[in-house]
Amino acid sequence: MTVKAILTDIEGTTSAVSFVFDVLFPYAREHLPAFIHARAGVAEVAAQLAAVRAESGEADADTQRVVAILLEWIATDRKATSLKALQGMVWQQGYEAGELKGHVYPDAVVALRRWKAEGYALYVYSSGSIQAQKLIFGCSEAGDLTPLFSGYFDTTSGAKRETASYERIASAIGLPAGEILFLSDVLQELDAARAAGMRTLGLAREGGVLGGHETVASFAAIDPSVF
Ligand SMILES: CSCCC(=O)C(=O)COP(=O)(O)O
Ligand SMILES: [Mg+2]
Repeated sequence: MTVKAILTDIEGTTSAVSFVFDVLFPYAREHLPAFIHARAGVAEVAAQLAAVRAESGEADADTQRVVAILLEWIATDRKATSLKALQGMVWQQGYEAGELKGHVYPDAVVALRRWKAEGYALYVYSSGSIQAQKLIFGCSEAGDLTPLFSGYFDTTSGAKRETASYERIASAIGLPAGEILFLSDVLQELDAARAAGMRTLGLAREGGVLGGHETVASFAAIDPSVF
């Protein structure tokens, strides 16, 4: 088999866009302000608040202003690494309290388990922080799926629409890019992965085709051995 590893996106690929936009983002919007005001002095939070000030160009923003910037970024779905790190911390509280359960499509659960058993190495690449990725799969409606994965990548490896990010990930996985199959619902991500030499497969849950990439509506239709 040519493909030895499968790298998957989350939102719109393994998991419903509606879970992210209608459950996770509203949860963060509701709980982030109190979380930050209570922990602004804690080192891991303070580091992310400093990163927000740097990225927004508002070096003197007080905590209240930083919270307002973060809420704007949630509203515009900005994939800022600092926002994603803070969201992951807030979501952890929600998962631990039993208020959140990760959504993973049943067809994705079945396929990921089968591919793992067949010997493929499975990896995740999402704009959500690695902590958030481990939570969605670790506290999923199907139970703890984290034993299936060999590694996780987030925007600390680069933005998902940039070719260099996929080159970095292939290097971190330790395989030639051509032996990695990337799954995503976003055309620009598939284009960037292909430009890095990865195999690509589009997921269009509502049907349709993603540009020049082979596209399926369900993980049930994927056979990694044909790539
Ligand atoms: C890891 S679950 C949270 C998803 C998230 O915050 C996000 O921005 C989704 O990005 P993706 O790259 O998975 O489309
Ligand atoms: Mg996606």
